[in-house]
Amino acid sequence: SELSYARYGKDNIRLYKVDKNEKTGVQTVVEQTVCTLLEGDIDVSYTKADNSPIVATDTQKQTTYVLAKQNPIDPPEQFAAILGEHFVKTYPHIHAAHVKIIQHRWTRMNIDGKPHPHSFYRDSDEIRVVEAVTRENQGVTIRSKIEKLLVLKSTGSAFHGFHRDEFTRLPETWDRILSTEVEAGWKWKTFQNVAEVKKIDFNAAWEKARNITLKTFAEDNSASVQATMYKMCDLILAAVPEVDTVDYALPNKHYFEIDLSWYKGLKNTGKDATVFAPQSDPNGLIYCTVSRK
Ligand SMILES: O=c1[nH]c(=O)c2nn[nH]c2[nH]1
Repeated sequence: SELSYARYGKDNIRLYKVDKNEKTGVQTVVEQTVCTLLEGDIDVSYTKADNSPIVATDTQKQTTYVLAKQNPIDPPEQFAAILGEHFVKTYPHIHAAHVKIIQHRWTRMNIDGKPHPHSFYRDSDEIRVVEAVTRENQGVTIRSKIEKLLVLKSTGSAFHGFHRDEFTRLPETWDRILSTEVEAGWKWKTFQNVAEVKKIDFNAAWEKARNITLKTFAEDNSASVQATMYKMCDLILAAVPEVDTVDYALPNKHYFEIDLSWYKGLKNTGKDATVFAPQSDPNGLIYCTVSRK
């Protein structure tokens, strides 16, 4: 046998950082879950039980905490690039670092109509995700993501004109519920170093991608999940010039009509449908990646 590929590190490094503005008394919090994985001249630790090249996963965890203290951790794209560059530059035998950061939501409370200086709540399971790969002498590639953003519209969605044959039972519809849990990603141009990364407003880009997703979902008179997600990609590419490609993975979370005509002729189908059965499975699953012409 031979070792064909390896990377290793620490997953689920939980990290919280507070910024305290002494002048205003306003405090701001960020919470992340970090994964660092290293590649390099580490084969003998697998094939010869020689641990000498191993930068212990605990060392990677300690490094993450120290660099979080010494550097901003928001935007997560920048912190991921800082971590990656540290590992590749510090250890001559480490040639690549994969850093994944999940940023959790702490939304500032509004109390009596005013933003509270130091209180927050978890307003949904939605997460912001960053996947960065730093490779020695090749810069850093970064993909930013929105995950677990659950949306539903009660109308403004149709699905008709699709292929029909002897296996097709699905009726055409001009008015349906549309619900999905958004997984959106945007891949940045390759950055040569952290200095280049620091020039990008990643938070603005995330805000634009999230707002475009919600606005397009709400306003598009959707002909299908496919058609609506393509419009989202097109608008994000137009809004963020430094992004090379945009991708979506959208489950179609179905809500089925319930025929109640057995009960005294109760009308609850078609235009009379108001009571539906939300389906946990099976679900449609639609992918796309859109790039610049
Ligand atoms: O938007 C949709 N796209 C599809 O491909 C599909 N298939 N069944 N229902 C569907 N809805």
